[in-house]
Amino acid sequence: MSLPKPTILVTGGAGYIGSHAVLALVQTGYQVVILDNLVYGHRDLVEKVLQVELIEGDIEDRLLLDHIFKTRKIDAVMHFSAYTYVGESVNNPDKYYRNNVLGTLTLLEAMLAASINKFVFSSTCATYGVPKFIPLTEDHPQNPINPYGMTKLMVEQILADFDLAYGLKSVRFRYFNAAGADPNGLLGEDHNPESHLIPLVLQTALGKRESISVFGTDYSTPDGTCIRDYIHVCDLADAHVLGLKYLLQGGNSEVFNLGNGNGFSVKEVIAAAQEVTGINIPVKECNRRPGDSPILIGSSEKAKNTLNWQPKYPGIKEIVAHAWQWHQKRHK
Ligand SMILES: NC(=O)c1ccc[n+]([C@@H]2O[C@H](COP(=O)([O-])OP(=O)(O)OC[C@H]3O[C@@H](n4cnc5c(N)ncnc54)[C@H](O)[C@@H]3O)[C@@H](O)[C@H]2O)c1
Ligand SMILES: O=c1ccn([C@@H]2O[C@H](COP(=O)(O)OP(=O)(O)O[C@H]3O[C@H](CO)[C@H](O)[C@H](O)[C@H]3O)[C@@H](O)[C@H]2O)c(=O)[nH]1
Repeated sequence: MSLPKPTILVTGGAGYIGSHAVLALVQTGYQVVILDNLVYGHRDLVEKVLQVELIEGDIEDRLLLDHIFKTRKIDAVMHFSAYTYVGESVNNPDKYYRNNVLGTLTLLEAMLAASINKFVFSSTCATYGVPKFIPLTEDHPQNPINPYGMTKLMVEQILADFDLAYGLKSVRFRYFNAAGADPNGLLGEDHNPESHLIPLVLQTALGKRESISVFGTDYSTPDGTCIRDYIHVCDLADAHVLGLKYLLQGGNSEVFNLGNGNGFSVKEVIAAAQEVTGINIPVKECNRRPGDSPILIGSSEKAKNTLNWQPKYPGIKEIVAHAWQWHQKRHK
């Protein structure tokens, strides 16, 4: 007789990275329940593609959380829900501390009350701030330069303290820049408003925008534009499945970077998109955007060694090509 499959509550599972993780979980044989307030998530993708239970609700709703944990046997929680706009977090930090920190605390308290002690958390390389050395390793000092990054650092600290005090085991993933889309074209990035470089470049290629703005050309980088480490969203999803397995097998709390270890400047990303699409993409050079670090590149050796994680799509052109396939379909 086979054992019942573990059931995972995925908060933010109707969003970009969460939906790809849900697909990977389902394909690996887990049962999934999504909790998403649909402020930014997409009901159609959950219903048509993922076909798992969607509870429309908020992580700040303690009564709802208690009800979910009472009426279902949840084995672990994967927590993607958060507000994620760096620029907005500078202008409206209250919104970010409330949702990302208070919301997460409410979720963790409800988990503890229900004796659920396995948690996979979406943290970010934005917790490092301006790098003192490259590539960033997990022991690099964390000095976020925007409230968004600070909310994620605060949750990381809460998780460390909750492990010591209550035995809550967590895997904290510090992602670099998530990009790309499901290679089969089922899912992809559809933020509204969109603020991320690759989808904006592709929307420009599709003629939905007049030009792509380059935020800052005077950084101390070879071409003056910011450098980022782009990681395919399906490689992130695979890492989440491995991190979950690690916790379910009794692993201790750990923190892992998830990136490719390669940096691409804004101008290089635009050039890659021109090559992939075959379209000349108009560029507008603009001032720096507040809260941006000049360069973020991560070492993910720890995740590779501990979780046996191996990115399948490390090339920037492949990442952009998968995103392009999705954008052509979604925005035609
Ligand atoms: N996109 C990136 O490059 C990146 C990089 C590092 C870390 N992250 C983190 O990964 C996670 C997912 O990011 P994403 O790009 O998929 O964002 P997203 O906005 O597409 O997904 C977040 C989802 O959470 C939901 N949500 C927000 N607040 C909620 C609440 N209070 N209750 C219930 N649901 C709520 C939204 O409706 C949305 O579906 C976030 O925690 C983000 O901080 C993203
Ligand atoms: O229209 C645009 C959009 C972005 N950029 C630049 O492109 C780079 C990448 O910007 P994104 O907005 O795509 O990504 P971020 O690096 O700002 O943010 C991403 O990574 C962060 C960690 O650095 C956070 O985790 C955040 O959630 C996630 O969206 C930055 O230098 C940005 O200034 C432009 O030049 N023009």
